[in-house]
Amino acid sequence: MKAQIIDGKGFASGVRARVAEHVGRLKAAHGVVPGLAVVLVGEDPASEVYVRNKGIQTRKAGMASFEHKLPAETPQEDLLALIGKLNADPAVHGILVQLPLPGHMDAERVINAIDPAKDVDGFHISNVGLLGTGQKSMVPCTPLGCLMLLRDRLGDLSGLNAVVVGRSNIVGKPMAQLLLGDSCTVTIAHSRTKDLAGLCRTADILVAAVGRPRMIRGDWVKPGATVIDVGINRIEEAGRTRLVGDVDFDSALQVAGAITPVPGGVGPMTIACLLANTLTACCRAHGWPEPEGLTA
Ligand SMILES: NC(=O)C1=CN([C@@H]2O[C@H](COP(=O)(O)OP(=O)(O)OC[C@H]3O[C@@H](n4cnc5c(N)ncnc54)[C@H](OP(=O)(O)O)[C@@H]3O)[C@@H](O)[C@H]2O)C=CC1
Ligand SMILES: Nc1nc(=O)c2c([nH]1)NC[C@@H]1CN(c3ccc(C(=O)N[C@@H](CCC(=O)O)C(=O)O)cc3)C=[N+]21
Repeated sequence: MKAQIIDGKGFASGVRARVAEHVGRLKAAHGVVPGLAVVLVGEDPASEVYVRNKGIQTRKAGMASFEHKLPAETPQEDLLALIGKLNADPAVHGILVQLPLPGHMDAERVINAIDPAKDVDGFHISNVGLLGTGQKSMVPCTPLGCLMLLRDRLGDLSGLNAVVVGRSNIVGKPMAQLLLGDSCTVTIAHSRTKDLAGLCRTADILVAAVGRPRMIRGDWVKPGATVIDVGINRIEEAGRTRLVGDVDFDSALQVAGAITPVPGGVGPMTIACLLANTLTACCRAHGWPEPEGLTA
């Protein structure tokens, strides 16, 4: 039987609608508008598209969007000064510095300069530590979006075998922490893992965050498994550019129980969760109740 295709795009639009509704209530009750600042350094065309989409969706949700574009050669001190200003600005509840940063910058130093309470990416060392110890934190958007899709499909995740392929700080590691928090038995795989195919076949939940087009094939997938494809790879095929995931969708579709497509899967959830995190940050800043179902 063919797998169910998980409609990340549709689910994300539901999340955005819930965010917009909550934002409307904050405005009516308190006159406060949640604000998200996005900082882009340099002129990577793909990043510019993402940043523009983030701005559009932020405004559509009724929130304020502040976009800061800096030239690639901006000194790190200037970026740190901007972050300092955004940290101190009460109209800004969330700050996102688009990654990757130009080579002359120290990304860790820059990210750790963001006020952890405004770190809507969840990349600040304080948020990483809070997540790792099961305390309330800002949760990275992409893993949070994956968790929402998994809970929606599977309900209780406890006891399930989860394999996360990829160990980056922005996807793989926080994804593994969230799955552990939901009581999965978690294995993190990476480029040195032995018999990756065999390991993947043990997974009830298989999350692919590798950055290699179609690497994970149908015969690596346990029949009935839920497959979450985080990969966003631009490839040339039949003379045009297209977007494919880290999973070979066509063959995995024949084996899995459910699978996210690329595009239209995890990507839209990432932006929806960014809006949700901005709303959560705004509520926490004011000591108001947090939106339900929009946090980990
Ligand atoms: N949908 C979304 O919103 C987002 C999508 N992405 C996409 O997700 C993918 C992963 O991103 P990111 O985590 O930043 O990537 P990184 O390049 O930071 O990490 C990739 C990970 O994959 C592992 N890996 C690489 N090759 C292999 C292999 N042959 N076998 C097993 N493991 C391998 C690496 O292992 P090792 O550590 O050993 O080198 C590394 O841990 C990319 O396609 C990216 O575009 C990223 C962010 C958001
Ligand atoms: N500080 C920081 N935080 C990030 O969250 C961050 C980042 N830097 N740098 C780059 C990656 C990548 N990323 C994506 C977001 C949305 C889609 C998305 O919406 N994708 C659509 C397709 C978009 C298209 O067609 O190009 C989809 O999958 O359907 C993809 C990728 C966030 N990232």
